[in-house]
Amino acid sequence: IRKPLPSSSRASEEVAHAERASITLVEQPSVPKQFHLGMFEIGRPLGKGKFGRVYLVRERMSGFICALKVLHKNELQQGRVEKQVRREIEIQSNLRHPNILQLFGHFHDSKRIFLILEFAGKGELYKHLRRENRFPEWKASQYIAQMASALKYLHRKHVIHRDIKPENILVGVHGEIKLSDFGWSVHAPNSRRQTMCGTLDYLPPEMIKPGSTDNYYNEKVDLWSLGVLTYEFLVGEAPFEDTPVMTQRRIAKADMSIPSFVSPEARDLIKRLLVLDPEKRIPLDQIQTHPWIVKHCVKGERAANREKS
Ligand SMILES: CCc1cccc(CC)c1NC(=O)n1cc2c(c1)/C(=N\C(=O)c1ccc(N3CCN(C)CC3)cc1)N=N2
Repeated sequence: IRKPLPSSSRASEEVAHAERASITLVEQPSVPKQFHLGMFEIGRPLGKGKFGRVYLVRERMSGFICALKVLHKNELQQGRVEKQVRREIEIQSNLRHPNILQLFGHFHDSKRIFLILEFAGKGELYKHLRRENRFPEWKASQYIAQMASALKYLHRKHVIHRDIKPENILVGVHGEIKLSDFGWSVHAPNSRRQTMCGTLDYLPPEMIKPGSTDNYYNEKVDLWSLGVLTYEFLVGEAPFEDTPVMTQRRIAKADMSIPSFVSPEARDLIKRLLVLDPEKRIPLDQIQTHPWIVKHCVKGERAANREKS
């Protein structure tokens, strides 16, 4: 690369510059909608997942900084997840929300599929959670408020995320939540066909019931996962964490205990989300006005100062 890509310290002014430039990348009609690899200067690897790697890149014309996710077609075929990737692209490219990682475009060559994604400057939320062990109530509450806002937007479009967990959440350069990885998202209502792999911790009871095909479920599954996420932010581990068999049993009975250090307001919200009957879970509108959310949601510099403290 001619000029080294910015280190994380200079990344912020690069991001600021690029945010101005971002109009040229995706908004102006003059910019070609079709992208190709030569348009990007490839920077450092940002992370890797089961099916792909992601790199910090700069679009040459506009200087726009973004993240390029590279998926290998043969790996997707082996993992039988091509359909999910197509759905991820179709769903995520139509979403615009400050707490949802934006997909600007995609392209492919003979061997690989490339996703041009928004760059989340502070990385993976689960690494922050592991490092801090658990989040203070004000931080957990602000993250859950942002998640509720993202879910409200998704559900209005009848999109269910279905895979909400710390590993699928990134943090933007200003500390805001960026929900990502729509590989499991679908349009509601739905009954799952593809087998699940990975942790059961976040699955709601209606998705782990033995596979009677008519066990349709709807977007309320994301409310259950939001409850698990709230618990994990405050306690540092998932509420039903156990052996796989025990986890399933405990989920099916909503069998969990909330430690005494969790405030009564937070306990109340968790209990209203981790309800077996999907229809009885607290709706998203009421989450945004829940005392635990309202109590901690401060706008402006007070929140920013608190971030620095
Ligand atoms: C291919 C990787 C993958 C597989 C599966 C699911 C997901 C979504 C989470 C992903 N990631 C993905 O799609 N990603 C899309 C992305 C993206 C990942 C990303 N940023 C980072 O990964 C990142 C990591 C560390 C970082 N630093 C860590 C050290 N700090 C001191 C400074 C900041 C800063 C940014 N921006 N858009």
